[in-house]
Amino acid sequence: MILLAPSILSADFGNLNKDIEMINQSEADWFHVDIMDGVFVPNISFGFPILEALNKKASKFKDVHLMIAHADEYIQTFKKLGADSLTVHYEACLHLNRTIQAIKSEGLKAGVALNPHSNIHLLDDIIEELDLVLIMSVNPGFGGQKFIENTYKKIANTKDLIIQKNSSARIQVDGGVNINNIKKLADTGADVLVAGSAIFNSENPLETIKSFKSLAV
Ligand SMILES: O=C(CO)[C@@H](O)[C@H](O)COP(=O)(O)O
Ligand SMILES: [Co+2]
Repeated sequence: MILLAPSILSADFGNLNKDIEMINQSEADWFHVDIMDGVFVPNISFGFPILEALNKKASKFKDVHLMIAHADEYIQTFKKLGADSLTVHYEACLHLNRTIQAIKSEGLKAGVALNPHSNIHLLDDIIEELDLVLIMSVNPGFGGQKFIENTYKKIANTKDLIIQKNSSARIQVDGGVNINNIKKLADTGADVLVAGSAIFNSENPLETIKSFKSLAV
């Protein structure tokens, strides 16, 4: 089954409970939560108070995408605030194996994200440890950007690597996912699709989620 994870980065923060409730009621599978620190990426999104508010209302799996430096320092806090999985960036972690072990030792699912320029074979020696490989299909930092076409090739290469290494990691694609590319992404081998602006900027987010789910099977 292909999972759909709406990114709350594009939600209405003046009316967050309404958007959380919409996702709770929808056919979406996960909440995707983008944490940006203004250091690793040139943008600051939101921090712990928003996560705390989300945790009170959200009834689905919370998939936290960390676009931050020094992720290790915050693992326990993210767990306390209800994160179910933590995904760190390859490019932001000097001691990636240690970081992944620390996430797993808290009982959380662990993922690694790769920027568009980073080759999947950077994960050769860690993919067996991972629950998730997040392929960025835009440069991280902002919602609403254009999908990078090279992503299809990268998904296929990731799939090959997962099979070769006998890894159980899921392949997640994040950035620029929309009604025009969601089927091809699913057909190419993506297991989890993140979508922010395509859902929240649509006229009827509930219906958009429904059609995304029916296209990505
Ligand atoms: O991690 C990120 C951006 O860095 C994403 O999760 C975005 O939030 C996706 O937004 P859209 O490209 O779907 O609008
Ligand atoms: Co993200």
